[in-house]
Amino acid sequence: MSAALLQVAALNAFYARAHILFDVSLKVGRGEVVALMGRNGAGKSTTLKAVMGLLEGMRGKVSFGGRDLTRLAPYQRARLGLGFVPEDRRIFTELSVLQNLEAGRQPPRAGAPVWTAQAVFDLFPNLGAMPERPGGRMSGGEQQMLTIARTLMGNPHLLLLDEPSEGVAPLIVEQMATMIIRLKERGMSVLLCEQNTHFASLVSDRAYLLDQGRILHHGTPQQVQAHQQQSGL
Ligand SMILES: Nc1ncnc2c1ncn2[C@@H]1O[C@H](COP(=O)(O)OP(=O)(O)OP(=O)(O)O)[C@@H](O)[C@H]1O
Repeated sequence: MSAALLQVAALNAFYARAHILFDVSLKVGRGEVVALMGRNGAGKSTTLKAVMGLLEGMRGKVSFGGRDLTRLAPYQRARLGLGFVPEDRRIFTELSVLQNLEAGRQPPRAGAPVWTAQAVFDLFPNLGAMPERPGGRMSGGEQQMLTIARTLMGNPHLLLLDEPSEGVAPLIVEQMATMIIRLKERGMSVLLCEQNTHFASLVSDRAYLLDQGRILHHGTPQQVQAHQQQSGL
């Protein structure tokens, strides 16, 4: 594997007094696409939130590009080049597609792909066909694409993608898969949560299987899927 861009070691996370993640350790190499797999409630979204620093009272260590993030606030992690796309689509419904993209623009980062509106339109032709459309008048799948596109405009080193295939039409799921493969071709590193095992095996290099807040297995997406089926998860 290439040098680790993100390294998570013995992460424990809590919601109030509920202990949710237990000693989660994982890595994402530069240019790698890594999937977090596991059923509903396994702790996939919580892992991404913990990496972003969005939870109180975590234990463990998160390093990014060799830098310890443990004490940094979410906005500081974002400035270092972590781009988080949460499960709920957070677009500005009153603003057009282009204005939404402009709202996400940040200066280029050394070593990370540089994104312009045109480059994201090449990646998401649907968005390119409706630059003036207000966000509130787009389909759920288009809004999902716009959320990802806006995060790319921040020129992140690593994209944290929560369930890109969830709740969108099959055609859009296919486009999402193509988009992730093209992101990888551009050198992006991606950590995504995915319950859709077919989707995960299409797009990712490696996968981790989470269950009840613990990593049960890791390997190629196919190995993880086989383990998942054998253990009935
Ligand atoms: N805000 C919250 N407060 C309390 N418990 C929560 C909260 N969010 C999630 N949980 C609990 O934490 C556990 C892990 O949830 P998480 O959302 O990380 O799972 P997931 O694998 O991403 O599944 P899903 O696809 O359903 O989001 C679940 O038991 C869930 O009920």
